[in-house]
Amino acid sequence: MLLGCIGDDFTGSSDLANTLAKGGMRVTQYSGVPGGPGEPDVEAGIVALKSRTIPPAEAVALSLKALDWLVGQGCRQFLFKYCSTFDSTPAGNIGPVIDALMQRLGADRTIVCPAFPATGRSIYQGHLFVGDRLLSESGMEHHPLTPMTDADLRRWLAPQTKQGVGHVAATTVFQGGPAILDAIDGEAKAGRPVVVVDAIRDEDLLAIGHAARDLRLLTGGSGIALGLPDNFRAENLLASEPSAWTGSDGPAAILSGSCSTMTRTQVARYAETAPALEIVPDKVMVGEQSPDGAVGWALEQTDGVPLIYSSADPESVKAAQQRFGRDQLAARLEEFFAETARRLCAAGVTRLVVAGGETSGAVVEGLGLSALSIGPEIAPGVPAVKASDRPLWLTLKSGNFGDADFFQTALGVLKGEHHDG
Ligand SMILES: Nc1ncnc2c1ncn2[C@@H]1O[C@H](COP(=O)(O)OP(=O)(O)OP(=O)(O)O)[C@@H](O)[C@H]1O
Ligand SMILES: O=C(O)[C@@H](O)C(=O)CO
Repeated sequence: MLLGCIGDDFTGSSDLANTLAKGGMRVTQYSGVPGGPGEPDVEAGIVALKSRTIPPAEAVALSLKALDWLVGQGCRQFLFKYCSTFDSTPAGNIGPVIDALMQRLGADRTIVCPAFPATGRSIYQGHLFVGDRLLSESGMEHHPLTPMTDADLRRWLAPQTKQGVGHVAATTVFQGGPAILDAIDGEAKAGRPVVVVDAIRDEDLLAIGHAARDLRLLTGGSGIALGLPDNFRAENLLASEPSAWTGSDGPAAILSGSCSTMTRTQVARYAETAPALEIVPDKVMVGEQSPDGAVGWALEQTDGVPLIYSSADPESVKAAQQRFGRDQLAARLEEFFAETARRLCAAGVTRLVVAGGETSGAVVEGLGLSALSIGPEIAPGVPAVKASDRPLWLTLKSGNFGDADFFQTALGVLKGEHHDG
């Protein structure tokens, strides 16, 4: 294993896996820290954690455990993947995890770069934008767990880390690798070793990635990995053929616990022409709706792939959270989807489309999938994946990724149909 990655959620990890696989690396995504060694032909290993919103001390402990495992696999470079909208609070978990990883690796500098231009996330003068809006005016300021009320990444990160936060501006990034390296060096020497680097376009990320060839630790969104496969290829370290991937046209189902705007559009579009069952918090909480009932309904559908969704608008979500408690409700719904997935697979389903980071984590853990191999891209940031130990093809979609027809497209790609992005 050459590149060792730690992802703070499951969909984000598959986003990173997608970038590295597209770059020609053999990638495996692990669910949590594996108990034994990885397969010998893996070039980039990604340990997916559910550590984005857990208490900082727990996130640090889990991330260090993942790092130790990756070091044990022989990795020479490490990447900490967080969300391209920098989801965190003044307490963490991005800063504390960066500090701990740097300390354990003896790294005296690192890059902070959540840019992902293909999905509209860019960094200019240290500020993160979503499309043409500052992060703090993009809707992310209302996020239920990590409200992002300041787009200045330097200011947002400062209380999270014990180290100085530096900055490399776009004008320097545009000058290319040597200028970027010099600037990072200058920041580190000035006592600001955690360096936010501007990136607006993929070519900026490529230049940063190439410049980071000898950096022990990088941190960012999936975009920061764009240039890394070239570095390993230049040293003849990559297999000439990426591993083969084939789809399956077995029975399928779609599960959506994501309430993000894009997922709700996707649910509405899909439900226009295919069978869809809404899961309602009030009914779940009193046992009126159960995984058993939902799976029974799904297996009866003969006119299209069934969609089971709890996706709802922000007002309904808020009202349900007030009635049942945010965490209790989330836990019940996540367990609902995990159990539904277990029963669907037991009944013969081999293709699963899952929407939502937390929901995906619950489903993958609930199914006990220890490792995923990475297939073709369905939409920017969303690959098709396959369980390594059984005939199960999946996709794990982040809330705001994909276009309105994502579910239909995903079912096709999991089947092995070619799709042109
Ligand atoms: N109708 C609902 N009312 C309240 N909570 C819900 C409802 N439906 C789902 N949830 C919960 O909301 C959370 C949605 O988070 P999830 O990470 O799955 O989606 P997301 O936030 O859109 O995705 P991402 O993190 O990838 O952007 C889950 O914990 C889920 O159980
Ligand atoms: O970086 C992103 O935006 C995604 O991979 C993600 O982490 C969403 O949860």
